[in-house]
Amino acid sequence: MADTIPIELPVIDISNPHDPAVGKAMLNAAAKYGFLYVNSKGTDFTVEDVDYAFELSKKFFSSPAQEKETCRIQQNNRGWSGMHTETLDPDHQRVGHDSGSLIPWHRTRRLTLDMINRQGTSKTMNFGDFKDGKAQQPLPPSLVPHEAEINGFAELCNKTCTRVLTLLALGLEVQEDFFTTRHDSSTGTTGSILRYLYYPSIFSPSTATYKHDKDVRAGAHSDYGSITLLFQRPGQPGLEILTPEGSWAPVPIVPGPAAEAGAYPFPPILVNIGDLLSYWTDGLLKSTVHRVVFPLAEQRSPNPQDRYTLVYFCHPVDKTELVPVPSGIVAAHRERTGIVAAHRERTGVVPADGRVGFGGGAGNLVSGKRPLTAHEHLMSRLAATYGYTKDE
Ligand SMILES: O=C(O)CCC(=O)C(=O)O
Ligand SMILES: [Fe+2]
Repeated sequence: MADTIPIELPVIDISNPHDPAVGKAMLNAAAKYGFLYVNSKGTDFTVEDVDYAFELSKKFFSSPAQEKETCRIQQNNRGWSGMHTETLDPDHQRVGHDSGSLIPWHRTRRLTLDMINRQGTSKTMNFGDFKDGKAQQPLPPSLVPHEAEINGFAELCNKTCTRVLTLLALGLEVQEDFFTTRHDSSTGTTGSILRYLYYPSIFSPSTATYKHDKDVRAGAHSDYGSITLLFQRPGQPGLEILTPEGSWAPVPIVPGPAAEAGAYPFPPILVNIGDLLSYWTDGLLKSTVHRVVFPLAEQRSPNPQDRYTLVYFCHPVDKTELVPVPSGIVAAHRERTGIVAAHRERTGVVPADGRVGFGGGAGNLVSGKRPLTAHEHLMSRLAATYGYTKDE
C-alpha cells in the first residue's frame, strides 16, 4: 500500500461562528474536498477535555473482554463491537469496521458469522444520545463512574458542530440557524453517535495475520450523517481520502510544516461532510470517501503505534424533513448539475464535479410528494449498504 502525496486541506478558525468570511471559507472547503480542519484553538474543547476522553477510551479498550461483553453492540448501533461487523468495500478490503450509523442487527450477525475466522483491526464503542446526562444504553463497569464526563464530551462535540453548521449556513447565505435548529436534540431523538475507536498496531498479535500492505484497518466508505468530527493523536496516522482524481491521499494529523505543530493546543479536529448533508445540498457539499490503513511509515517503523481516534457523527433530529436548503448557491449548483446531467446523457461523460449527493438530492423533490425525513434518509442509506429494506 504505497503512500501518496498528503492532501493539503485548509485549517479554519471557528472561534467566531458568525463571521460570513469564515462561512465562505468553510463552504469552499466543504464543496471542494468534503474535508477540512478546524483549528483546535477556537473550539469549545480544552486540551484536558480531549486528553481525558482519550484516556477513558484507552481505559475501556484495555478492560477485560467479559466486561466489554456487557455492552455488546445492539440493533440501535449503541455499544461495543470487538471484531469487524461488515465489509464496507469488499473488492479492496479483507478487514474493516462499520461506518458510523445504525447497523441492522440481523445483517450484522450474518456478516459476522460469514467472517468469523477473520479478525477485524478496528474496535469500536458507540454512545447514542444521552438524556438528562444519562446514557440510554448499558455502560461497562470501566465507564460507569464516568457517565458525566462522556456526556460532557459529547456535549462539547455538539457545540463544535453547532459552530460548523452555523458557518455552513452563513456560507450558503441562508438563515444562520437553518441547520442548527434542525439538529437540536432537545426537540427530538437524533442518530448522533460518539464513537471511541481503537486500531491495534502492526505488532499487535491481533493484526499478526494481516498483510499490512494490502489489508486496511477500516474499508473505504462515506459517513451517513450531516458532519463528522475526528480527533486524532500525534504519531498515530492512518486516514486517507479519495481525491477527485481517484487516488488515495493520506491526511496528516497535524497539517503544515512540522515546525508549526506547536501552533495548536491539540491536533486540529478533522471535519467531514456526510451523505445526508450532501443530499440536502444537492451534492454541492461533498461526502468524500475515506478509509484507514497501516501507513507505509508505520510498516517501516521499528515502533509502530496503536491508533486511537474519537469520532462524533452529527445527525439531524430524526423527524427533520429534508426540504431543499433555500440557498441561491445550492440552486445555482442544482442548475449547473442539471446541465451536467443533460450533458452526460448526450455524451456519456461525467465531469468530476457533477456528482450529486447519495440518493440524488433534496431539490429533486417531485411536487405533491413530501420530503424525506432524516431518519428515512438514513434508512435508505443503510438499505443501499446492506441490501435490506426496512420491513425485512
Ligand atoms: O478513525 C478514523 O480515522 C476514521 C474513522 C471513520 O472514518 C469512521 O468511523 O467512520
Ligand atoms: Fe468515516
